[in-house]
Amino acid sequence: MAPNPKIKNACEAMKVFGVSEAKVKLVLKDLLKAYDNKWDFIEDENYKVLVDAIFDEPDAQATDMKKKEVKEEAKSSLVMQSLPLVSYVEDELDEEEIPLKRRLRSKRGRGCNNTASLSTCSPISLKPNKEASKTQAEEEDEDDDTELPPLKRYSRRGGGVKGMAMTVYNNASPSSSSLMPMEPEEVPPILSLPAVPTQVKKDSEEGNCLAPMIEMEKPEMHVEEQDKENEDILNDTTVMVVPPSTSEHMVAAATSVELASSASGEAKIFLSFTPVTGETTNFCLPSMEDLRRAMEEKCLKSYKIVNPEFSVLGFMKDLCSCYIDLAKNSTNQSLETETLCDMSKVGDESGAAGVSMGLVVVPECEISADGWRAINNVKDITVGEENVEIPWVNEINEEVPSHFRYMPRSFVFQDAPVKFSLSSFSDEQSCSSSCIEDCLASSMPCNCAISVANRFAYTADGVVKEDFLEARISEALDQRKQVLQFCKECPLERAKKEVILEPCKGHLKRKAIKECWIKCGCTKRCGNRVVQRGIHNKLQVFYTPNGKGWGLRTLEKLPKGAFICEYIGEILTIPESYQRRFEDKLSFPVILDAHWGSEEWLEDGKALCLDGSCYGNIARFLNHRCLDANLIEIPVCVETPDQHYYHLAFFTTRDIEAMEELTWDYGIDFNDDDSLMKPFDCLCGSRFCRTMKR
Ligand SMILES: C[S@@+](CC[C@H](N)C(=O)[O-])C[C@H]1O[C@@H](n2cnc3c(N)ncnc32)[C@H](O)[C@@H]1O
Repeated sequence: MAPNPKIKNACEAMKVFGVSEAKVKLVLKDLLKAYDNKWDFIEDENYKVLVDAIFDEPDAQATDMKKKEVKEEAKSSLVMQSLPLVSYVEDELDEEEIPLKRRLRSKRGRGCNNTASLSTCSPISLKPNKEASKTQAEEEDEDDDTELPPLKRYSRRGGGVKGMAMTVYNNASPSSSSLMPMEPEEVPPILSLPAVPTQVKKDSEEGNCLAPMIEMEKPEMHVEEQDKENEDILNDTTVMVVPPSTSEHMVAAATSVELASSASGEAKIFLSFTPVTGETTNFCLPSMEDLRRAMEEKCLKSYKIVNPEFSVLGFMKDLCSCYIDLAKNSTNQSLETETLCDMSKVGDESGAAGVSMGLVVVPECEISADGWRAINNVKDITVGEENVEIPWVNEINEEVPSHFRYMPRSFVFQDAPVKFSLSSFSDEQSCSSSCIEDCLASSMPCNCAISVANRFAYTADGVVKEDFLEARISEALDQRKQVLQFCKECPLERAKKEVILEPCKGHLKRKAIKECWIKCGCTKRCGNRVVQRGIHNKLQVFYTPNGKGWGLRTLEKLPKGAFICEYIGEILTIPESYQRRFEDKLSFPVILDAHWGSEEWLEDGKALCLDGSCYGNIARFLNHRCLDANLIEIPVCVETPDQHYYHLAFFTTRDIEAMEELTWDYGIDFNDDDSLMKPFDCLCGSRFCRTMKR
């Protein structure tokens, strides 16, 4: 019998896929049966149905086998029914749902890469089978590991502790006497991970240790909700406090932390406290709001990037030490039997405090020595050189600040002839004879009161006087108010080493503030010493979300005229600075030209600038904003009356809100590609942006 041409054509068509005739015929047989011998359906779209049937077959078989395996496994597990693990649920799902669920599971694993990733990110049943939940946790961990190389696990806000409820108990006893290694059976759990409903436990029996207990509840978190939840750490956290029966307790210190897991599948952290012999104190329970703030202060704000040694145990230990500190220090807190406090309501009153909790994930293998140094300085980029700690944070990506050495004062790089000598100040230039403590409080203006028509530039509150500040701001904004001075031969033009020198472009004459100094009779607390007393506001280096790289912001409200910081860097001559430019080295030069053009001839050696790129302070993170910046730079003379070198101090041009980025107008000429400061594509966002005009 001649072969059926339709079968022959089908076999021919499948040949290109390497499918044997026998196989095609086998599948065709089933298809013809299924489609009632209607060849049209089979031939449609180049045998699409046939192709699907041939290639889906092994998958379908495998799925069936997998289903069978899973069912077998399920039967052998006593508690399987109560485990909402994806693999167990699959056999109840439509086939289309399975891949989706798998995706969800791996996504869930990815989202939980922080400290408590193993337990807190797993969907946990009421009474999980230990082995089964371990398997799932391991599985999720594996997912995790395939997504990320060995990590410094810097969690984004909320990370793995999202959606937990926390119950804090205190069973402190006045009879504490020694450090007790606690047996899991003897003390109530401190951290309990299974998702049991949170309940308040009453004071436990008398013990000889102080053991605040924290129980965490982990409701099942759906991946769809995770992003939203990542926005609000602890928002849905409820904290309950059961106070001890008496307020008299031994002073204690958290001394050991142990982790144990019980047969019921609960993980427990036990904290032990040692009493300080002979010392008693009024031990009052802190409110949960105070505790949360103290914890935030201690870790969430300061550990923006979690230290490689970070551990949940350490975290819990911190929590307990905060708890005890607060308890010891509070004398007037009421000891109500139960304080219920919704964490979502206590987060953000401090403005800055609540907003910035972002942590970043940095793959370990990509961190250089400089990166490590930066990470170590996450709590304080000033490495202890300033009065205040200035942390850095990156909520945008995995970058860490590039390496530089922090200096609280400028130093000569090499050639700049700057001398800080006592002899450089004459007696007439200091207030040695007349002043005693605070020159601002004196009825007669002293020798140093030369900043503004024989008056001091600062108010008693330490801000720049309104009239002086306004004059500086309007000079910067309004060209008609600017006095430009022109050099006969400008050091900037000379340094370009071009055959024909361009004429001087002019230098803005700037009025300086004169501060009292060591040679003066007043004290360091004198109101005419602001810049030299250094940074005192809460600031933060942060990664800007709009492409400008790192920036500096304030964590608190600032009044108009407040001193922020000065621009610190290497003191370079202009030729030295241009040399760096020619060599294409990173440099952030700021020219000290407030008095250029006032003398006949300015030597190259005396034309100076500050470069904060390699050695500098936090001012090196200040970004540029055209015209309406919230900071203005004002020259300040402190230890040298030599006009060629002065301090450049930044003051606020208006009241500034917490979390606002601090900016100043670099005065950069975006059209001059040869200028000392390399022009960049300005992203300042100001409606007066000079590059937009260009
Ligand atoms: C003194 S640094 C400021 C800190 C810098 N953003 C960083 O990440 O280290 C100056 C450099 O920051 C960048 N920058 C500052 N202001 C900018 C702006 N308005 N738009 C774009 N980039 C800016 C430019 O690359 C400039 O050379």
